Amino acid sequence: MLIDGHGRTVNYLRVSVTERCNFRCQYCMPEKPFSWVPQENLLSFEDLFKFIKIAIDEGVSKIRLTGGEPLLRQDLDRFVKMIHDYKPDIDLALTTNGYLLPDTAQALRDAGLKRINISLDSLKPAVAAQIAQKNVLGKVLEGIDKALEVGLGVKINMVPLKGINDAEILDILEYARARGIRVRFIEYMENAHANSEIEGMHGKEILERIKERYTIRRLGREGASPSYNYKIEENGYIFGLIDPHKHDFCESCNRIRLTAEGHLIPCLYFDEAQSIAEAVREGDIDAAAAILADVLANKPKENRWSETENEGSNRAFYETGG
Ligand SMILES: Nc1nc2c(ncn2[C@@H]2O[C@H](COP(=O)(O)OP(=O)(O)OP(=O)(O)O)[C@@H](O)[C@H]2O)c(=O)[nH]1
Ligand SMILES: C[S@@+](CC[C@H](N)C(=O)[O-])C[C@H]1O[C@@H](n2cnc3c(N)ncnc32)[C@H](O)[C@@H]1O
Ligand code: SF4
Ligand code: SF4
Repeated sequence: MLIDGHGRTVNYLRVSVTERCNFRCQYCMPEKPFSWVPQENLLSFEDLFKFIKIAIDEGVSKIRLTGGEPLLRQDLDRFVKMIHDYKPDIDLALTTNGYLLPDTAQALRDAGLKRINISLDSLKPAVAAQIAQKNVLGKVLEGIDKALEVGLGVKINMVPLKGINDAEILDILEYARARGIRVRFIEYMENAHANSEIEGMHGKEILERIKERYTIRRLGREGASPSYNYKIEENGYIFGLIDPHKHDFCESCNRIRLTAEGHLIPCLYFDEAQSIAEAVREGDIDAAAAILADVLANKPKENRWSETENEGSNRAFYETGG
C-alpha cells in the first residue's frame, strides 16, 4: 500500500500522456507555450507502463489518462489495453476535451476504458470558441454522444468564468440531466499560465445560480474525490462541485501525477517533481520505486488556493493534466 508523509493512502494515479493540446483554453493554455517538451524526452507507452505496473502492484486501483489533450497521442487505445490487460478490474478513466472522441471512443472502449470525463464549458458555439479559441462545440457534443453510444461512463466538467459562461450554469446542468450524466462545476484555479484577465466563480456563487431554480441539498463526497455532491430536491438529479479554494478535500488526498516526460508530481498546486525517466528507461524498477517512495514521503499537506488570499500556482494544468 502507498502511504504518504501525512498518513494518507494513495491509490489514484493520474497520467498525463502529452502536454500538447488542440485547444487554447483561456484558463489553461491561452497561448501556445514557448517550447514543448521535445519529442525525444517523451516517455514511450512501454516506459510509462513500467512505472504503472509498480504503482498497481503497490495498490493503485484507479488510473486516469489526461493531458494536454490525451487523444492527440497516437494509438492511445494501445496504451489503454496494456493497462487493462495487466489489471482488468482497475478503474481506468480518461479526461478529454472531447473533440477527437467521435473517431476514437469505440476503440478506447474496446481496449478496456471504462469512464470518460469531458470538458464542456458552453453550449453556445461563440462562447465555446471564445474559451477554447477555436470553433469546437459541434465536435465536442458529437464526442459526448459517441462516448455514451459506445457505453462509456460519462461525466461533464465545466469551469464557470465570470462574464463569459457564468450565465450557462443551469443550461449545462440541464444538458447533463437530460442525458442522465453527472456534471461537476469546477472553481477556476488561478495559475501563472492562464489569461490574467479571466475571473472564476467561487463555489458559493455557482450554487447560488442553481438555487435560483432549484432547492439543493449537500450530500458529501464520493470517497476521496475532490467533488462534493449535491442533490436537487425537485427531481433527484445529483451534480458535483469541485472547490479547491476551501481545500478541505486535501485532507483525504489519494493521488499523485505522472507527466509524459516522467515527472512524478506530488501535488497539483506545487512545482515540486522528481523524474523517473532515467530509471524506467534503464529498466531499474528498484530505483523508480525508491523515487516513488520519496515523492510520497514529501507530498504537501494541501494546496495554497484560498478563499481569502487567492495565491496562484506556477504549475501548468496542461502539464500535470489537471
Ligand atoms: N485542487 C485539486 N483539484 C483537482 C484534483 N484532482 C482533480 N481536480 C480538479 O478536478 C478536475 C476534474 O478532474 P477529472 O480529471 O475529471 O478527474 P476526477 O475528478 O478525479 O474524476 P472522477 O474519477 O470521475 O472523480 C481537474 O481538472 C481539477 O480541476 C486535485 O488533486 N486537487
Ligand atoms: C488540463 S485538462 C486535460 C484534459 C483535457 N484536455 C480536458 O480539457 O478535459 C483537465 C481538466 O483541467 C481543467 N482545468 C484546466 N485548467 C484549469 C484551471 N485553471 N482551473 C480549474 N480547472 C482547470 C479542465 O477544465 C479539465 O477539466
Ligand atoms: S483545459 Fe484541456 S482542452 Fe483546454 S487547453 Fe487545457 S489541456 Fe487543452
Ligand atoms: S491540491 Fe494537492 S494535496 Fe490537495 S487534493 Fe490536489 S493534489 Fe492533493
